[in-house]
Amino acid sequence: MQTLNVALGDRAYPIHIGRGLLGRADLVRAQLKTPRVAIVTNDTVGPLYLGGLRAALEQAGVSVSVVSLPDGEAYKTWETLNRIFDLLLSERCERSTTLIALGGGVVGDMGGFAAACYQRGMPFIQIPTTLLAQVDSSVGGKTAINHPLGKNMIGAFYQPRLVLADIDTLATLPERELAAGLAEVIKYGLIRDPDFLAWLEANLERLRARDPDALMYAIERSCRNKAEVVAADETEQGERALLNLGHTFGHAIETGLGYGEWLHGEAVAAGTMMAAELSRRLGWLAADDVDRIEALFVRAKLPVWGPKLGAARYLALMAHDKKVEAGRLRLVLLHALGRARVYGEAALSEIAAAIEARCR
Ligand SMILES: NC(=O)c1ccc[n+]([C@@H]2O[C@H](COP(=O)([O-])OP(=O)(O)OC[C@H]3O[C@@H](n4cnc5c(N)ncnc54)[C@H](O)[C@@H]3O)[C@@H](O)[C@H]2O)c1
Ligand SMILES: O=C(O)C(=O)C[C@@H](O)[C@H](O)[C@H](O)COP(=O)(O)O
Ligand SMILES: [Zn+2]
Repeated sequence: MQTLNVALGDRAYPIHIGRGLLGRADLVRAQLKTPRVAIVTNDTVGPLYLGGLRAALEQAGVSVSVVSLPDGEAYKTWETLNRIFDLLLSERCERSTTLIALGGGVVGDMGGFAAACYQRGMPFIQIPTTLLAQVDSSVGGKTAINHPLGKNMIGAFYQPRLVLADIDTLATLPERELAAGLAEVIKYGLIRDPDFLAWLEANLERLRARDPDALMYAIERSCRNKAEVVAADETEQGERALLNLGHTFGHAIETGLGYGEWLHGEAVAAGTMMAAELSRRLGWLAADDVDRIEALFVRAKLPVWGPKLGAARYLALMAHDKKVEAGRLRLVLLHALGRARVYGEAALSEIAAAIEARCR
């Protein structure tokens, strides 16, 4: 097991990454205020992993309540969120009860938001079971639900007390979901870690084959990158926005197509190609750099072209982006491979041209 720390003062928390961690009730127990948890999972992950976690916790003297949500991005809504509150209230969960999110990023984002709201805040633990959730969504405290007009529009910053990433759970993850997780892994290389980018170029097939050593290394290095950024800028006043590479375009794809048709990681990959194309048009990236990013995404089995929604529709959707200031789009672009910046001066016509150039 490897342990990292998210250095947030008196709200600092550990990220444990390793094998067999779902059975390590001691790690969870150590973080509980009272021996009582409410587990939020979904109808796919529950049948796979809830039994083992629940048995280990109960054996450690922890009483467990459970709610299983319908599976999918389309259910990241108010209605589904209410099902968590229904459980918490009907089971008389207290402010000291700990909410555990067991699942991918959808369960984690909704579970975290419920924890932030219930009785104005209850302790929260992330047990991520997708690659994407293990490298990104379980760390850093962004929690949210979607709105038909925009992705993650209603939410809160609310940090977990513990992240427990058991890489054994990745054995059952569908190929397409593994690829979606790789999009966020590659993101860290592109925005701030060129050595990791080179490692990914050399080891991508090992990750696709789920080599445990390669997965451990990539998850640990991704979490290290994310923990550093979050510790420096918890609420995205500056540097944290770089974690949004590809997301302004990508969220437009997800919202424009109706949540769930494209996976989040797929939309981020196509969106990153749009950001790279715009960076090339601004003279920051060479055509070879753009080709290098594209080649890595192709090897990861990720889309490198966006859907043809029309640039006007993309721009209308992108106007809801959370980084917009005084009505102006601020995009995360690449100055070089491994170096990102936020840029608010691109002309709309130039952004539109980059979008059109990357749609098929
Ligand atoms: N909070 C953040 O910082 C942050 C970061 C990145 C993404 N996100 C959000 O995370 C969500 C995407 O997360 P995701 O990619 O994990 O999607 P997801 O939560 O929908 O999970 C993907 C699919 O895999 C299934 N699944 C989960 N674990 C499994 C396992 N071990 N074996 C088999 N199937 C399993 C799920 O039931 C689901 O069908 C999006 O809503 C995105 O906006 C949030
Ligand atoms: O943690 C962050 O900060 C991120 O931006 C990580 C992203 O991968 C993630 O998809 C996040 O939810 C997007 O944030 P949003 O603020 O644009 O909704
Ligand atoms: Zn993301």
